Amino acid sequence: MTTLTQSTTWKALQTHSSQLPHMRELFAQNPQRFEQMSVAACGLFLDYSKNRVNDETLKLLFSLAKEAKLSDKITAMFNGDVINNTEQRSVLHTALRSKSTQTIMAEGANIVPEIQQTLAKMAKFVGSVQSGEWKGYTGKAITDIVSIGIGGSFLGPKIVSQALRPYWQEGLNCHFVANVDATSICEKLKNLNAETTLFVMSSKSFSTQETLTNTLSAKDWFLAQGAGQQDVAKHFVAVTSNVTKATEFGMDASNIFPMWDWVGGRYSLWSAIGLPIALLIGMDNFKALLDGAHQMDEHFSNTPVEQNMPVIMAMLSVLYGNFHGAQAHVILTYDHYLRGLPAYFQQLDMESNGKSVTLDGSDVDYSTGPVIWGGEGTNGQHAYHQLLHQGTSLIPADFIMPLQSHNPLGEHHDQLASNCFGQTQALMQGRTYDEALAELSNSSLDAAQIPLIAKHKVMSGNKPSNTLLMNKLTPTTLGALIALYEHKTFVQGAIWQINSFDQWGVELGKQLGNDVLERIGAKEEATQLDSSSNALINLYRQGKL
Ligand SMILES: O=P(O)(O)OC[C@H]1O[C@](O)(CO)[C@@H](O)[C@@H]1O
Repeated sequence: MTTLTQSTTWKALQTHSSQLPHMRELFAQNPQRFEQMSVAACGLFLDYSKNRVNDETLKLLFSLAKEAKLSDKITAMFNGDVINNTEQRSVLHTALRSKSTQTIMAEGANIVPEIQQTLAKMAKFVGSVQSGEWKGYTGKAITDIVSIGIGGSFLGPKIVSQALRPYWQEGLNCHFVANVDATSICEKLKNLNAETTLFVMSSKSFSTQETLTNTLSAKDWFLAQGAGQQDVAKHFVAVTSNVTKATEFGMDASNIFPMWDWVGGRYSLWSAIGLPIALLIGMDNFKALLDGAHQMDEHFSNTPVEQNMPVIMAMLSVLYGNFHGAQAHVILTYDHYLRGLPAYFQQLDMESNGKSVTLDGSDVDYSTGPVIWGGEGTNGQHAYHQLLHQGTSLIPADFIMPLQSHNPLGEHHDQLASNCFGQTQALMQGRTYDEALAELSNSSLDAAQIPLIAKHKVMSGNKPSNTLLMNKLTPTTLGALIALYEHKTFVQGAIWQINSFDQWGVELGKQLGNDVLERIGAKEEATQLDSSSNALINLYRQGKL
């Protein structure tokens, strides 16, 4: 048993959360519920009133946060303490969006000047590509960027670029390649002109198989189009913390944008990993994105837990995961530009908090990170929302919507908003048997059928959701939104006493994948592994069933 599950507050939450009335009743009891359970910060507005909480629940959740010494842990992260204890690293993605006047120490040195230098290098490069001053090998300006990377070195640039589509420079396009499946890169390259294409290779470690293979294939393609080795520097740049490896690989030293060990892959879009974003939206907008995140950093580090947006969201997730048995959390974006955000938050949360041992190596005896999934509304309403409403799993939901659309058109946005709010209402209130019977009483159904159909129309309700609003999706509000979820993830990790910043779980698969690759290429058939793995490798070697 861990001390966490033995604590008085934990036990009080167990008892309390099983005794709380239905949310319908909670709303009926307290007309001020919305005012009391909503908070605004950094251009975002959070309505968390449709959750299974009352004042007592919140009090207990905030006590749990205080007992976890959350405020000390936040300070330690912002101060650059080595909180990633298994990799002996500081965790300083927040420094990437700090003010140039700040002093932030990592490993005994102030890291702000090198962050600023890298931003200046990015600004120069972005300016020259956007203005057309940067020329390809035949003297033409760049029209297409191919961003090659995977994990955080892919999802950050891709999802943020997609979200900020209205801010793209006219005449520039971007394509994202992550998967080692050749189809991905081949399909992208089919429609590109080598003379006007710029490849941005993003890999913090510069050792990720998929990214190295895709970059080599991109280079082969580039040379096969008629370009020479001497032209590579005009068309290939790299972002990495391993400058030595990148140089050895053949990247021109002046085309390498640095990042650092103290930036985790899934927290790296704020570094030069964000270069494809900056190339598309320009440096001013990129800085606005950083500024939005910085505003959220300030809010997170300076606001009491009771009004602290990331803390509130994190503690609600702790409530459902640890006291109501929820094993999943759904992110529903009511904005087409934000359609990729669930995938981004999926890596952020699941790679961070998918852990089973505490910082000191003890096994946890409580649930940690849930399965994060989601999609864009209203599409999901005609698909998986059925399970949210009537399925047997409890899946708390976050609804995210800007109040103003970048594409105001007729009644579209009113319909979108009404669906968004209607869903949260339906999840919360549900429909009782009597209500279903009453609805059916005037229908043309056979009277004998009505009780059965009414039973199928019952929705238990009491399904929790948060609604997150912003005026408009801008670089600043997007920066704040992403930082909100980063900090939410951090708080959950702090409660669970896990290391949210390593990812050892992905290593074994990589290691065994390399071993299998050797066996695929070996002279003899595979015989040394388990019967399934041997047979699959040998089938693959035969190339047919
Ligand atoms: O940027 P890199 O070093 O190529 O790593 C890519 C991704 O791989 C991971 O390390 C997991 O395999 C992620 O954390 C990271 O975002």
